[in-house]
Amino acid sequence: MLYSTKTPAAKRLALREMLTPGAARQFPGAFNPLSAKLISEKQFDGIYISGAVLANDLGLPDIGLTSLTEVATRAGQIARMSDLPAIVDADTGFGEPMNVARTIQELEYAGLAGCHIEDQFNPKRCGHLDGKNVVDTDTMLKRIAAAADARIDQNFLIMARTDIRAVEGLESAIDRAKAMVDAGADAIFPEAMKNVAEFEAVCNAVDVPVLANMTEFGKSELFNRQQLADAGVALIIYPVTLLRSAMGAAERVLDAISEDGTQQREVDNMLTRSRLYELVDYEAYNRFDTGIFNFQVPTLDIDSNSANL
Ligand SMILES: C[C@](O)(C(=O)O)[C@H](CC(=O)O)C(=O)O
Ligand SMILES: [Mg+2]
Repeated sequence: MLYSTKTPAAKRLALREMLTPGAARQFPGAFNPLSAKLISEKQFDGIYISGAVLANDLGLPDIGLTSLTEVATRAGQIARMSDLPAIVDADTGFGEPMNVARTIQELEYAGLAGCHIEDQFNPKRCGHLDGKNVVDTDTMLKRIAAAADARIDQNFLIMARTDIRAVEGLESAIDRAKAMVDAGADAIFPEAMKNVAEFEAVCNAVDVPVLANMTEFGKSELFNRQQLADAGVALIIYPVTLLRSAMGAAERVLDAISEDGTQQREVDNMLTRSRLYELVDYEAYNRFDTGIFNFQVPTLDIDSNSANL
């Protein structure tokens, strides 16, 4: 009932322990708290909270328009729904190093297990689009050092993302990854790798966990878990997959209603009422109420003029 009973500290520890090289832990992206429940029920390793999804959910493009407050609030609502550790996309950290420091503490207090901070310029772009740009190494290292210094719980995972691969090539990505680890990054997110060999090269170059972003319609092919495990990847995200699937289904049912005058042809694809109730644990709330309101209604003894209470 209600939320996770596991503390953020326990989730952070669990995250640290699961991220070994080649473990290829799978973190699907939750687009709302309910989908985080579904991910937990399906026994995935953790929850990813995508910046693109949070922006798109507000009807906005993923170009750094969302605020720290919006991201921390929504990510907290998603994270508390699950016993699994949740990692959130903190974009460029929402400003200068001092803002990055505040970002880390806000996300810790929101119950997240970790976040990633990237080296893009503002306004940022999706990592799989052309025309993005990155800040110089020194600026990025200041972001990471500020993040690492600001953290209260040493197990809160600070992952550094570099988008430099698409701008300057793999060698620069590896150099930057190493420098970011030296500056205090606990894990590396090399964005827009072209093939498995590139993931493997990054994994071999650093001795911290490496993430693979398996976003659809992007620059990386959709490698499977085994391929990424063999390359040494510790963590795989599927950031926008559930939002894309849910919105695809929504579009199909809207077309059915307008074309057929009824949603009938799509009903079999829907989550049933009972399955939805099961997901929100309706039964547990009923049991709770029954436990509280289990008294008998008192009878009134009108003749003696005294209530039999
Ligand atoms: C991982 C990512 O940063 C996100 O916000 O989910 C995006 C995903 C996407 O746009 O497909 C990214 O820049 O790769
Ligand atoms: Mg993002």
